[in-house]
Amino acid sequence: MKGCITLTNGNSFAGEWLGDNQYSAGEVVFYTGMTGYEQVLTDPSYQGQIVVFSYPFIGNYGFQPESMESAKIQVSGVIMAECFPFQLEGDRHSLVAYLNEKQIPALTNVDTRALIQQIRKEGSVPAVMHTESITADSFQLEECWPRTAVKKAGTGDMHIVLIDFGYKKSIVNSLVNEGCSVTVVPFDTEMSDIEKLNPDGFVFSNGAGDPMRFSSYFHRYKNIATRYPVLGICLGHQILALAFGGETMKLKFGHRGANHPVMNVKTGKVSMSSQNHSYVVKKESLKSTGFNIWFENVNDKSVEGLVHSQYEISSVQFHPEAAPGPQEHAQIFQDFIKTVQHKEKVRSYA
Ligand SMILES: NC(=O)CC[C@H](N)C(=O)O
Repeated sequence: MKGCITLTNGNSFAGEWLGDNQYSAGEVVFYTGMTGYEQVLTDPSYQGQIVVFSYPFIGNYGFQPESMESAKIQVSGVIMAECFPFQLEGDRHSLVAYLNEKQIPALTNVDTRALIQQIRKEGSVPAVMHTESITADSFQLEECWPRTAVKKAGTGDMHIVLIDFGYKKSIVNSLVNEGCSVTVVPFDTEMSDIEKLNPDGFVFSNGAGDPMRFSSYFHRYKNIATRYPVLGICLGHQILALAFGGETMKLKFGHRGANHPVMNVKTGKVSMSSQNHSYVVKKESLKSTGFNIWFENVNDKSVEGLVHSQYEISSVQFHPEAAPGPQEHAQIFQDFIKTVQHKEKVRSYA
């Protein structure tokens, strides 16, 4: 069956439709990593987005549930240049079969290069995916709110509370691997309930959408961050900056890939990071927040990490848990745990 993706400017890109579900809407974004499609498709930060893979061949190692970053596929749709068409040996699911089972539409044989050039020119815009029989209607993008129940993992002595804005499983795994016990709590958990958990430190998770939509909770998050050691990751990093009076803005087409270079501004050391975000903290808004820049993006000089001058807060715009991508920032978790243990900043990077 033929199908296409139509952007809000009216431009369409045709392809071969995969799946029974014949319509989907979302913000169209592109991912530049060569591998990692299982993690990308299940990362809750991609909720409500249609992901275009720039790597031209997707699905060749199947779809393994143990690689999932959450319990389900989070994207609204998938666009590929070429999709591996066969069933794989053993218990490896085929990507196409898995997407179809979960009712996530996909398009293959799309000129992804032209589509990505269009996104780079016009920015990440809303789009619809539809088959020949269903035309692109006007539509409203749905706002999705993270909704998890309290969850526990690990048995370590150090108790970390993960504030959940749509967390990736690998963040919990990274903390557990560093010897922590982790309690995941919903983003709107009352302070009194959080305190009952007797936390040693907090991690503010990644998540979908504009960080400003959590503004009614900023006072609570600031209260936490002035009293406990905190590590913010991606959306969590943006929220910490906002809670202390900083500002964020949306990039034209965001950073999504596995080889984004970031520089530690103190040491000048450049490292490769895994990224998935549209928003960034505005440098000039940091003046009276008490935050100093820790990392900067090598390509566009945007803010990639912050440390607070007074409180035990550090945060990164990129993903130290990687998944997918380079694992050279595992040290960030180790330093955070040491900070929690010693109740003072430990940062072997700076
Ligand atoms: N991975 C994330 O946490 C993404 C943060 C935010 N939704 C953004 O797009 O910038």
